Amino acid sequence: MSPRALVRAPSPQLAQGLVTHVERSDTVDADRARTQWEAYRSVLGAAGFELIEVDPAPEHPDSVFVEDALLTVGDLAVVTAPGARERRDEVNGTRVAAHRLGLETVELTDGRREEHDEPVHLDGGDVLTIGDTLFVGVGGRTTRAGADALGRLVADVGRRVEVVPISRTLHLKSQVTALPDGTVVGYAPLVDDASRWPSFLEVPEPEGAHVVVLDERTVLMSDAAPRSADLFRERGLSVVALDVSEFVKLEGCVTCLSVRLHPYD
Ligand SMILES: CN(C)C(=N)NCCC[C@H](N)C(=O)O
Repeated sequence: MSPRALVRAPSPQLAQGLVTHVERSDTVDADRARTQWEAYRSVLGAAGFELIEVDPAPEHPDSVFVEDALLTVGDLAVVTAPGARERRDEVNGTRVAAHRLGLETVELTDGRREEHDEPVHLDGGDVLTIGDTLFVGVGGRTTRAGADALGRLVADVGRRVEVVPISRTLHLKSQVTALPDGTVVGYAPLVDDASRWPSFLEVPEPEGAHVVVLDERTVLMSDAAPRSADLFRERGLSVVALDVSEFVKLEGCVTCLSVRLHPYD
């Protein structure tokens, strides 16, 4: 079966999306964002992904960052519990999409609070999967209680959660992602603790930290990191580079724009 990817069209209100660690830009162009998103879709399609569209949510400026609202672990779909109040209703659409796909769908939270009376929050952007381990960034949008709740859900399907404290970026995957062989890549000034990764490759540009694995030999990344792309090519990888500048202005990156259902994520 070919890999599948969920995507969600950008809202015309994208410019009103949240920003936390970057200055708000007054140059976000929703039409340009739409063109960039269509190019992103085309790359996934050309790479063999079957594209599944989550119903658009124009009333939610950040809904294009669909990765935060649904997580898949094998055939299990986890409806997330976004840490930002403004983004919580985005899961209504991703839940419907997961059901339509016929995935076993579980909810991360039913509103219960966990130990220490901490709310259960988890954004998909905080979950980096390498092999059987889900590394979960805690300290930004995701709470420790959210990571623990995810750990309980995925234990049933043979996966484990490892908590990664973060403070320098919005999400864990804003600071690190992984190449097909599991090497973690990151831009050192934005990585909280590079030494915690057994295999870490420092990249020379912030956007070089974000890759989407298209297959065992190919990664998708921003075209704003040409020197990082060269590093990946030196390791034998093919690179597809795209302009995602409008999403970067809202603290997004290539990973946030899809939920991939394949063995690499
Ligand atoms: C890995 N990353 C960065 C993500 N998965 N999501 C980005 C969300 C950006 C949005 N403006 C927000 O602040 O929520």
